[in-house]
Amino acid sequence: MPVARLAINLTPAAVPVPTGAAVAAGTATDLEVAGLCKSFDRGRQVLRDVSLRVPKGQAVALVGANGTGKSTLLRCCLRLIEPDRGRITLLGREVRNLRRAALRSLRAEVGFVFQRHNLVTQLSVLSNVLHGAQARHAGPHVWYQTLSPRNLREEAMQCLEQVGLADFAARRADRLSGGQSQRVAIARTLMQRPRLMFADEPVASLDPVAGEEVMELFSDLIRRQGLTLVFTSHHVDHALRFGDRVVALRQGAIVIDSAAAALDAQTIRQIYD
Ligand SMILES: Nc1ncnc2c1ncn2[C@@H]1O[C@H](COP(=O)(O)OP(=O)(O)OP(=O)(O)O)[C@@H](O)[C@H]1O
Repeated sequence: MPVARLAINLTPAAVPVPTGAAVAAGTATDLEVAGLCKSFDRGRQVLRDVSLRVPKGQAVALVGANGTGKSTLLRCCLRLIEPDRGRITLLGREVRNLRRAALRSLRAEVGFVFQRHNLVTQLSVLSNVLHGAQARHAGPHVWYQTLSPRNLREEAMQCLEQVGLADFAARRADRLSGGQSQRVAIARTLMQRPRLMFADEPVASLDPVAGEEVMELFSDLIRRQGLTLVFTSHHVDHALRFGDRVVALRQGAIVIDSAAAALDAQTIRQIYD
């Protein structure tokens, strides 16, 4: 029996608002995935014929049970994982055709926020944020607070202000709470001046209150800058509140693709049955 028809009738054709149709003609596309397939060891298929078009400025929430392929999809889009089949066009470039240098330059235009913030803990908050500019500026020391050019330091301070942590610039990164660390990671990503953002369970390691605050801040920053966002989440309410659109994966296939406003939590929860 096809996966999408198991317990619920959530085939792509059955969704309330097919977003492909809802996208206004002429809207620029930031990400387009067509027929993407990926298998890992022993031929186990993790992504099955995934197709998705994300217009500029849209926030897409990617939901699905553990192991349904959400992270794999994001990683394939940047070729951090090599897809087996399918086409990926990211910011106008055919990702699978890019050579190493071109791929590196494309990755620099995409901010990626992970569940784990991966700050350099023995460095200051400001140095960590400066790190985000590394892809734009040659030279190994650009991210050392004392060696970086003044304009970069000012920009990093502005990024810290945007996440409400300007007063923490001189503090060592290992003296921050989990929520503060994730804010610094977001500031570092802003320093990259990304054109598009991926976020893989950005608040999964935070307590509910900190998670809520960070997600609200993140979503607000993304919207104010008009950035496109694709984020994964296990919080159904976050998907509905912070996504313009919800895409649900089940066993590697898209089973819901709908405007968030046309969905309710109960419909989404069915994919976890
Ligand atoms: N590099 C890899 N090698 C082998 N198997 C992998 C690899 N990466 C992911 N997988 C497998 O692919 C499947 C999908 O993993 P993925 O991390 O994409 O799921 P997910 O939907 O993001 O899950 P979660 O919600 O738990 O983060 C899992 O079964 C996982 O074990």
